[in-house]
Amino acid sequence: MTIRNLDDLLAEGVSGRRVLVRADLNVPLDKQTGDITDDGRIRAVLPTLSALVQAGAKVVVCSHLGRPKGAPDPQFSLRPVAGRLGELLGAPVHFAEDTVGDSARACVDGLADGQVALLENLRFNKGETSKDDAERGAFADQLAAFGDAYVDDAFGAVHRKHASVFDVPARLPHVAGRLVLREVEVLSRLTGAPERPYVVVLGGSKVSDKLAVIEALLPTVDRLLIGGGMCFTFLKAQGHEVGTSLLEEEMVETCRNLLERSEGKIMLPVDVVAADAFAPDAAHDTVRADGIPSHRLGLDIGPETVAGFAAAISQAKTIFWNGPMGVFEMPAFAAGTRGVAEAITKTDAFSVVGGGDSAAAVRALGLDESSFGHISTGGGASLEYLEGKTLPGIAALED
Ligand SMILES: Nc1ncnc2c1ncn2[C@@H]1O[C@H](COP(=O)(O)OP(=O)(O)O)[C@@H](O)[C@H]1O
Ligand SMILES: O=C(OP(=O)(O)O)[C@H](O)COP(=O)(O)O
Repeated sequence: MTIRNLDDLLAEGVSGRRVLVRADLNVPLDKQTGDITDDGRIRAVLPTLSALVQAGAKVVVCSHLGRPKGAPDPQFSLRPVAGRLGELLGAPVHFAEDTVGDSARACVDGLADGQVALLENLRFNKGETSKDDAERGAFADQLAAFGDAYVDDAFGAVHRKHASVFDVPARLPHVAGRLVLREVEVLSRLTGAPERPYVVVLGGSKVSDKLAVIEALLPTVDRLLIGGGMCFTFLKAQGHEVGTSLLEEEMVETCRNLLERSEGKIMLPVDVVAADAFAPDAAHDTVRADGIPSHRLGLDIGPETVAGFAAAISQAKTIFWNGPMGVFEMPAFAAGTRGVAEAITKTDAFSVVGGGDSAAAVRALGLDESSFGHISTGGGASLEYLEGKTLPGIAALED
């Protein structure tokens, strides 16, 4: 099995050809203003886009943003992203107000060599995420009509069996973009023979997404540190009350099972910052992890936990971190994420940070990105890669 990459496509010559690029421009937006709060994912795709522009391709970029339900929804429009992408590329980006309709066709047809268009959110169309092969295929036909070749540079979405990721490459000559190639190269260092101790730190809010990963990683890792929104389902499994914290009740049994089989590798918080409400100015205190008051919710790991996690991290030779330790977007609940991130930067271990929000946290907290070995643009994608799963978007690129 081989995967061709962007250099192979460039060597064939792309001048005047329409190149459809699947990017992951799913950037965080400010809930009030709609402004882009972190443009890391836009920057990450620039090497691929710039190379195509310089080679004179007509570049048609497509992406999802958030999780709209298969119909247009203005709060998930990619329009602001087109503006930012244009600034970063130093040339205007033509924005199509639909994904495959009249506006999109006119936009693509109007491109001169070396120009870039961005289509509206792929997920405004049911066919993008449909489980029905025919429905996805019909949408993929429409998308594929906009390209003479296809580049997948959406590492953050390669674990999704979606039309733009899985079905379009079956319809066009296809290659991996620079970002996808680099991500896979780096992550393969963790699946081979990682230098030990190998410490994995997990947090964030997508609890059920990450439980399968824990299961898969347990035999491989030396230590698994769990914080963020997901720790409460584990604390509950240990028999503790968690107040109104994020909880996936139906996963408690699975967590109990994992804890029983973990041979002591799993470290959970011993203290948490518990607040009255999910709000930046909510009253809050540090409480024992087994003593969260019933009316409060845990929004960060506590200082004793940070110290324990930092001690485990300091021993590591290889580190993978996915998911913030708390609601780092609110300064009152950012200390846990900062503490863990700083502990990682102080080691000489090979460290990989995975996940849109984790990468955003590193930047938002003003940490030096170069102190990490690699900052991945994909959270779920990097986790599924480490799990050893077949990733639909990668499989679709193989010849
Ligand atoms: N204790 C918590 N309660 C609720 N949400 C949390 C908690 N800790 C972290 N989060 C939230 O988790 C989100 C990131 O989760 P996730 O998407 O799983 O991470 P990533 O994108 O890095 O994979 C952040 O927006 C953060 O505010
Ligand atoms: O943000 C993303 O994933 P991540 O939060 O796991 O890094 C990707 O854009 C995929 O989005 P999705 O999880 O809605 O398919």
